[in-house]
Amino acid sequence: MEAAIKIEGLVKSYEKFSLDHITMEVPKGSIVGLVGANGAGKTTLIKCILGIVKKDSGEIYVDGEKLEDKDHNWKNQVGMVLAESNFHETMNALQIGRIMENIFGQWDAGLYEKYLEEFKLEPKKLIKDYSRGMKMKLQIAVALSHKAKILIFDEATSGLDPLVRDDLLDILLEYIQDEEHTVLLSSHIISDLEKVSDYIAFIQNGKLLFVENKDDILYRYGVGKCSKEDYSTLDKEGIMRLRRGALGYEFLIRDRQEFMRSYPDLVVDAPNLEEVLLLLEKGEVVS
Ligand SMILES: Nc1ncnc2c1ncn2[C@@H]1O[C@H](COP(=O)(O)OP(=O)(O)OP(=O)(O)O)[C@@H](O)[C@H]1O
Repeated sequence: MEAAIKIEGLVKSYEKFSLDHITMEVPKGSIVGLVGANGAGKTTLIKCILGIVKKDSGEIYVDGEKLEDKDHNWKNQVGMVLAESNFHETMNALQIGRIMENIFGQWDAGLYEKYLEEFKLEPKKLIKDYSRGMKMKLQIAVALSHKAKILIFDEATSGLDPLVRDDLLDILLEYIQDEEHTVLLSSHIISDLEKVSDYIAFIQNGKLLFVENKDDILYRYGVGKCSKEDYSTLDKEGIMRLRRGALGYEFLIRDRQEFMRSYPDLVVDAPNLEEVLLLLEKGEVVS
């Protein structure tokens, strides 16, 4: 599978934090959801990919070409939404649109207008009078209006109301229908990522735990529940994480089908993505 973004052994260290040898690919034509707790390193990774933050070592390829070798306006191919908006507070959306028209050769003014309307953004209202969600929507409208080949959204859905979030997810799903388009999206709203992602990349303390096909994750893992006594009799090889509760034990199972064959009388649920990630993040490591 061709990679829109390829990362090899990426290291970026701050005084108290390191992105630790991240190696992963974002396949062309897919949506990759980036997850991890606060401070795990998602924004740092995204900023390294965008060249906003300078990496210490490792390689990043976008569209098959090393970041260092790209011509200076390569980012025109990328629609980006970052947590902090950089728009001039004393401008309005119409003026922003005119500036973007000069920056992006492929700017689509009609599409931008359509998104302003869809996102209910008043074109003449000053940015300083926008709410946080409105500023986010403006960034998204810009990112979607210059025919970018890759969208990189950092926490873009978090300030949005559920209806707009849902619309945005539909827009992203439509965007990748053309198999040349790719999306890398970080979010704490796991249900959003579950809805749209083809792959999930999970970062913990600067390390990449896995990049896996979302359907495989949902099909393969299981969550078992039983008493402390019953748990003590189980073979721990197939169990990845454990949470001990007052009412019993809950554990993440590596292969749900196999486990159910071995223990047909135990309660084993098919978890959603959030349950899997929570157990991976907060459970005791078993095997
Ligand atoms: N410029 C910087 N100088 C020093 N430390 C930094 C800098 N930028 C980020 N960090 C540290 O790097 C770590 C990772 O931060 P990052 O913003 O990448 O995490 P994140 O996964 O995006 O978190 P969140 O979900 O809270 O947005 C944090 O411990 C943060 O304090």
